[in-house]
Amino acid sequence: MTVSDPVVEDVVATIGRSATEIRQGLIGRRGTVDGENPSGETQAEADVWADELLGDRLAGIDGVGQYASEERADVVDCGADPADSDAYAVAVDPLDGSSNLKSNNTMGTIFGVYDAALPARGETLVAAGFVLYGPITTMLIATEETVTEYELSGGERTIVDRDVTLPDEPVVYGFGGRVPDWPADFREYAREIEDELKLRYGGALIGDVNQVLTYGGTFGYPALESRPEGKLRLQFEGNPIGYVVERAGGRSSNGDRSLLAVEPDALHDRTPVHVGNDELIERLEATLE
Ligand SMILES: O=P(O)(O)OC[C@H]1O[C@](O)(COP(=O)(O)O)[C@@H](O)[C@@H]1O
Ligand SMILES: [Mg+2]
Ligand SMILES: [Mg+2]
Repeated sequence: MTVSDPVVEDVVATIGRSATEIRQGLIGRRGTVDGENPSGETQAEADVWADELLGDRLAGIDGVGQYASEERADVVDCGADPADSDAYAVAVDPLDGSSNLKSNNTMGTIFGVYDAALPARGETLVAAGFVLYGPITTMLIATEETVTEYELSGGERTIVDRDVTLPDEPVVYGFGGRVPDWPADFREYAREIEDELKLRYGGALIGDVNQVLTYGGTFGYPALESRPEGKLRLQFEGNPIGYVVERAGGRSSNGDRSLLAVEPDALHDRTPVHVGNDELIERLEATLE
């Protein structure tokens, strides 16, 4: 990774150190709380706890002007103005795929460092990435220059891949939502993909996208008949994941254009999310036209 900016380096180092603690703190926090998050979803005890932990740590960094999370309604102002050249806004999905806590399956933490006040276009990201709580805790950090994969242990980051690149030959796919709820044009595209690739769907965006980054292929959570705006959140999920996949040599799309080009209306906006090899995303956009 070449994050030359000390604030961005501090943000990613803080998330890396916190991740070991978050993973450990999942024990005993697999239940749900009474409240709902701003997207109207049931919150796990661990969602609320991880958000508080990350909020406390990230908001305390000099140069972090805003902290925002999938789990809180409003942006937290932390002093600096993200419009200033040396200040940033950090948006996180503290636990992505937290419904997998119940079945003890993969989950993650997603982050995006925006050089703009939130909500912002993904084109203003200067770094983004995720921690994956798999059998091994790994962290992917994408910057303008490259995507680097680390293993995390005891708060230390060890590089395992200096240049994460999407393999040329697609192998796996995963699509969210129920098939009868998919619009007819997406169903047509999905039928083709099912014939060509192998299904891998684990119910956590991070785990599913990491399979695509590892083997090549595509992940999609499409617009649904019942929810044309899709399920995933642009600021906390779509933009950071789109940034990672694009920097790794692939493409992202909301069905029409790069996720990074989507203009947000509100902090918790949802969006259809598609990422993967160029050719597959091009075909998707052509089918949905
Ligand atoms: O349960 P479904 O409909 O397959 O949805 C799975 C999707 O929802 C999510 O769990 C939503 O993220 P959160 O757990 O952060 O709310 C994604 O990680 C995943 O891709
Ligand atoms: Mg999520
Ligand atoms: Mg979440």
